[in-house]
Amino acid sequence: MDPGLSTNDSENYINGKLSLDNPVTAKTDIGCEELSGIKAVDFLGSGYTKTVLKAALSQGLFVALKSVNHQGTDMRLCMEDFQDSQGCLELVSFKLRKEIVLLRRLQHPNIVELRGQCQDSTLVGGITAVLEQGMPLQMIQLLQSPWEERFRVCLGLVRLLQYLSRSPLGSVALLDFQPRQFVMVSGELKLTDLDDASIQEPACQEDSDCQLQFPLCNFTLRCSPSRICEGLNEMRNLYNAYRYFFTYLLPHQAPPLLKPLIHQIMNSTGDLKQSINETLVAFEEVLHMYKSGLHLENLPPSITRDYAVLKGMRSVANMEYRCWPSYKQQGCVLSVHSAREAALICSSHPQCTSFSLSSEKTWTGRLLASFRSGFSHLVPDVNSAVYMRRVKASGAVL
Ligand SMILES: Nc1ncnc2c1ncn2[C@@H]1O[C@H](COP(=O)(O)OP(=O)(O)OP(=O)(O)O)[C@@H](O)[C@H]1O
Repeated sequence: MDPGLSTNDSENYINGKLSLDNPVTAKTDIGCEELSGIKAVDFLGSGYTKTVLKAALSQGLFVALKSVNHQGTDMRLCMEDFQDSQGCLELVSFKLRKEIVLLRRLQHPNIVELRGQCQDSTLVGGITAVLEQGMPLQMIQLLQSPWEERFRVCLGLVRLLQYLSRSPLGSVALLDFQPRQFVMVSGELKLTDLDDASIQEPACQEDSDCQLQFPLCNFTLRCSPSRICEGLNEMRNLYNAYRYFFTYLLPHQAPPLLKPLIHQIMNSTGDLKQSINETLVAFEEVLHMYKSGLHLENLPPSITRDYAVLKGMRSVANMEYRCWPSYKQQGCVLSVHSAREAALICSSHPQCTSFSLSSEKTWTGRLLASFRSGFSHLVPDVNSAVYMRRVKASGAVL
């Protein structure tokens, strides 16, 4: 767990809600009337074109309000050229309008939800998009999170790119593909910046017209008989996903028996050898193996024999120790498929003398296990079981 997260964040994380779940059911079709009742406003982020504020509507519903960034680069450059503030606002707000149109047409669990809009009639171009609220993506925080959470982000991205490759608008390319175009909502990656999306695939005469250029490598795609660089948008997105997300998030600390599959995914996306459909199949296979514990088949069943089990009990006044990457900042909480996997982990930590399993689960359905170096007593808890490492006659733990 990221040491920078607060206890509340940690708890939300474990419940599969790393960011801010709205306290009431999401409301769509929010308009100017609802926005006039805004209670508190925080800054969430800004870029060249837009600025995003957090607002609490009545009933404690939080939303993100996106509007033109008056101090942004787009406005500044326009003002330098035309010195016309109303005209520039109108021009720049065109990008936000495009984004709203795209958000209406492109709906997917990994695209931020448009909850409404408000066109302020007193101001030309003064349009506000009302969006589901997330947390700006922080790569450093993600890099410190458990592999399971990092895999979730990559899987969400692949599912999104598969949808974009066959969207109702055709194959959509994200021309400005960067981590900052995404936010996190309840542990799930969501695309928020769509103003640079393109649904055109370039026309071509020959294959050499279908070049994809990246700083470290180039790819040449086929010019189709209909004289279109077919699949160029899909491949552009996939390679960007590889270079901005997979390389950082996927291989590091992957479960050992899933490493060959992950390695294959890295190779095929890094060389653009597979389509997004094939990539998604590979990701879903990893997910299936991970969820079902198939990658743990070789664990010796006897490993739990070194532990005495107390079902229906929970330990209190615990002596916690820290491990990495833990789901809780104070202590060692890791996801496991079974008591057997937890026993294997405990036996590999010199400080560990016991662990407990409760009904808390991660997004994949794996159990959360708390590892400890001791505790003072036990209390009844039907949802919990405590496993204590047996002590050898010599006094050493097994
Ligand atoms: N729904 C949201 N919830 C929380 N934060 C958000 C949301 N949407 C956007 N943000 C934050 O606001 C920032 C600016 O939004 P956006 O990327 O749409 O603006 P932009 O001007 O197009 O940015 P850029 O210059 O990077 O293209 C994002 O980087 C993100 O951190």
